[in-house]
Amino acid sequence: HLCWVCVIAATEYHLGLLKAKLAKYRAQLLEPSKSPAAKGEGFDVMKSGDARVALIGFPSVGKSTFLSLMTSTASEAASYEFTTLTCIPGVIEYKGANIQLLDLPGIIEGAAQGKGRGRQVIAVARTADVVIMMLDATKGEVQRALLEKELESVGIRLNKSKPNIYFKPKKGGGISFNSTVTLTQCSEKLVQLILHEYKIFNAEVLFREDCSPDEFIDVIVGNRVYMPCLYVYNKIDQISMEEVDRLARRPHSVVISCGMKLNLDYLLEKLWEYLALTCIYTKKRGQRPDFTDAIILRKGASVEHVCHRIHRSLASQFKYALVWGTSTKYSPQRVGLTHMMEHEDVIQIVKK
Ligand SMILES: Nc1nc2c(ncn2[C@@H]2O[C@H](COP(=O)(O)OP(=O)(O)OP(=O)(O)O)[C@@H](O)[C@H]2O)c(=O)[nH]1
Ligand SMILES: [K+]
Ligand SMILES: [Mg+2]
Repeated sequence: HLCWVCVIAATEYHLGLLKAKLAKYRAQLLEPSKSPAAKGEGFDVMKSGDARVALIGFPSVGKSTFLSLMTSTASEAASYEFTTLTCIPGVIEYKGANIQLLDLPGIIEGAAQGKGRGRQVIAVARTADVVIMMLDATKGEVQRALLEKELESVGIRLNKSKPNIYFKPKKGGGISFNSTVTLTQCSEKLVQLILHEYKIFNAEVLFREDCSPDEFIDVIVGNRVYMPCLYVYNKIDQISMEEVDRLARRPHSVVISCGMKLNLDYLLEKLWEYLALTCIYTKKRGQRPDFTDAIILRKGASVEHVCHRIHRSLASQFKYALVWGTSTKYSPQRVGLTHMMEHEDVIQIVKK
């Protein structure tokens, strides 16, 4: 007779394998197409400023209207779909930072497979620090789910952190599997089957988190991007108060009206929070720190990054730095070029 544990386990393995196959198929979508027309995918807009934000959304949700409102760049807006056909960069100046905002063509279902300018738009999205997914508040929830699916299918993970799994392919020795937590979604057998599907027969695997098979596959495949995303519901001037209330309470969501300039300040605050930039203050010997002019860096910046920002040749003349703040155990602490800076640290650089 059939044992239920076996039936469930069999289903689990079957699904896990199926997913591994699917992920492999989807990985091919990410490979650059060989046709010359697809060359230069991603609209070739130079990265500039301290951070990059991409506006992703269906046609006519108000992306261009938003760019024109928030930056000094004008992007044509109109009531017909696909008004914007290319990537239009603008700059938001906020708290001393220059944030590059990219207006993009609208995308629709099938974008990842190349519908419209979908592939190019998604290629730009991958290079952003934060995605603003702009939604038409009058259109219901379908658009959000469809776009999430499109981005998901090309390896973009929204508001998720990298699965805490140590994975290292080896030359020999088979598969060594360990976990530091109780696993409810994966087992050693399933992990092995998935690895075999990828023709990996020797590897070290350590789960430090109760991850799903999909998350494990993400780790094996490797080219995923984990990106913060703000869902921005525009045109709230067209919906009921109850509806506004409901949308505003959704996770990672902000409601606005470009038409009536409503809640844009709050959106900027949220965007700043999602960008999570690191502000560093400099200090000269014997003087107080200059809190009026921060150096703005991405997360994970080192003392060397700070040096480069101050002067191109500073790193080569660098002797040591004194740092006050949360990145050090003592304040001040003497550190080298590789020391990792944290938000609101103060630094004094001593030259040779
Ligand atoms: N009622 C209302 N209409 C808005 C609002 N924001 C934008 N619109 C209108 O929505 C239409 C589309 O705006 P666009 O800025 O062109 O939209 P888009 O997302 O850039 O569109 P595509 O470039 O075609 O993808 C225009 O007619 C805008 O005037 C808003 O807050 N409320
Ligand atoms: K439009
Ligand atoms: Mg537009």
